[in-house]
Amino acid sequence: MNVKVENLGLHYGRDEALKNITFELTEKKIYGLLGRNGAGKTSFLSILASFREATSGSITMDGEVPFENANIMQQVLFLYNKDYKDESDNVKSLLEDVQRYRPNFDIDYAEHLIKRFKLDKKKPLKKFSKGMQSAFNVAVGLATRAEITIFDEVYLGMDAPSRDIFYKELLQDQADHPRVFILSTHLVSEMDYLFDEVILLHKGEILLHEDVDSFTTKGAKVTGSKDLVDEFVGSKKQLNTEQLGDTKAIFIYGEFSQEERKAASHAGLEISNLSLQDLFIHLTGEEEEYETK
Ligand SMILES: Nc1ncnc2c1ncn2[C@@H]1O[C@H](COP(=O)(O)OP(=O)(O)OP(=O)(O)O)[C@@H](O)[C@H]1O
Repeated sequence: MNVKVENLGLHYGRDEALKNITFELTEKKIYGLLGRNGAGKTSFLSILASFREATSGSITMDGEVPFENANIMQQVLFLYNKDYKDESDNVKSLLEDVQRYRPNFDIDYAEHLIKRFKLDKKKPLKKFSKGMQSAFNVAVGLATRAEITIFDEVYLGMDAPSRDIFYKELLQDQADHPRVFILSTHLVSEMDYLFDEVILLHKGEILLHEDVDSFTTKGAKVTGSKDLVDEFVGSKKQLNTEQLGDTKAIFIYGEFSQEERKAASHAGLEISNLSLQDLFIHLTGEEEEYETK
């Protein structure tokens, strides 16, 4: 399903939470949505899922407006950190409900996931721990096989082994039944290998939307003697610097040619790649603002 978002904006009263959001998702891929606290991720995802209407701009899915459009919305699933404290139904009956409304729901796969997460099918959801409720959300999210599956920090409370099951199942099920996944997360270094593309939201705007591999090859850390590092880096965009004695490291956002890499090596400089987490921290960091205060 093709998703097109144009000039989308959202106001909460007089506060502008989202502005000029424009992008297109054309392929069945896993998209990572990153952004600092308050960047606008949940606001944006809830508009995408038609839980909320935008103040301006448009969204279309396969050319149709999704808001209050039952055909389209049946193919979009939004799972978030929901409060199940009043949910007296047990897992079994909740899965049967989902099966009734979602055409691609695979009950056998849901049961496989429920077993892997060691959830008691007969227990009311409100009696599960936070992490177990999140694991239930993950099971529903994967087994529904919606064309667009949105997970908004869905892992909250899940322990490391459960998150590992989630990631493995996600990759396997995406290989078997490709669709669009949009995952918002703060666990950047833990989840970066899952993403095909990354969308970075910053202060309500899209800072970048790129293929993860090409994005991470743009980040580099140049380390060596201070003067040589400064000269080599020249006018490239600097994200951060670290210095210990005469040794300096500069974090760069930009590409180096083969010749530049050779020259660096001749000069005894080391160029290493930055992780998605490094790039995220330094592209959205506030160091410069602090320095000028
Ligand atoms: N219901 C609301 N009413 C008023 N302002 C809101 C509401 N929901 C969110 N906001 C504001 O909109 C901005 C974006 O919030 P949002 O929850 O979308 O960010 P987020 O990126 O999901 O943050 P986090 O990573 O902390 O979950 C914030 O400034 C927030 O205070």
